[in-house]
Amino acid sequence: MNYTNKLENYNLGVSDSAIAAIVAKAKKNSTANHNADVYKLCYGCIDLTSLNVTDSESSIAELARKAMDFGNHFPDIPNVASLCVYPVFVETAGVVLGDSGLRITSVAGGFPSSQTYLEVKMLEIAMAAENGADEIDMVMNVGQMLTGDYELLANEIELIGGEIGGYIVLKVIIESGALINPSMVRTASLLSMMAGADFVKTSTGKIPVAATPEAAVVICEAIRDYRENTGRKVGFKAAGGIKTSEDAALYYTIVKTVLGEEWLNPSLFRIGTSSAANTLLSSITGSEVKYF
Ligand SMILES: O=C[C@H](O)COP(=O)(O)O
Repeated sequence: MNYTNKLENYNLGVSDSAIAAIVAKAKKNSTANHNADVYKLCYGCIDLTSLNVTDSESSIAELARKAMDFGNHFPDIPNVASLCVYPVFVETAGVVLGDSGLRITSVAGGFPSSQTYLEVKMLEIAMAAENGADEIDMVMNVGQMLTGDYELLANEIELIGGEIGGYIVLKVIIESGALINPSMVRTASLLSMMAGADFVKTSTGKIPVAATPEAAVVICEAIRDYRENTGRKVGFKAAGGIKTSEDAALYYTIVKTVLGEEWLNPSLFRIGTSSAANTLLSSITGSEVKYF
């Protein structure tokens, strides 16, 4: 497929001042969303993330047990959308979660750099899927994005999507903090969607610049325009450095502003975070919660 030609269906320019205006408006409007209803919705959209060098079978099993038992402690709050773990822990999480309905996300394909052989990426992703991952978070080849090798990077996403497609959700991480300008963030988002991404995800959380409101606006606008052109709805995942309930409410507000209410559910909106779950629970309940 010729991705460079397909990009010609889109204006790739991004106005910095227009983005800044939308971010400023969202920041202003998000204060009205600092309430328990919004925080509950955000909580239900969380990919509860543990991607640490210290993770072990016992620590991931314990995290999964707590997520499983969540409803007994917080019956009025929707559970998180998924647990997000390294591929080697997918089976461990699956043994605990069973058929509870809690989904398993696996970062895979040479996460977080994506700098390995295509064969290794394919094998790792296939193994994660075989071991029970419901969703795969893969990093696009950022080096190829920066050098303009769009066909190579999009073909890789297409190939991986083809391997797992149909029943596994594919999230493509564009690592927006490594892209040099908003136009590149838009182009990377469009290429990911054209190549088959079910979600565009901002960041790995493993480089200094993670999710930003500006990148979120650019990605959401690309998702909106792609939907207008193709009719296909692609989800948005903000991830990396999201720590507070106010951060979550701001991403909620950006999605609502740019994409509308219909995106505000776990099938189209996710918050990837290793630290905001307790904070959101504290904001919802009104007292300090240290559940995870
Ligand atoms: O994919 C999710 C991110 O790795 C989470 O980043 P975080 O640890 O900064 O919350």
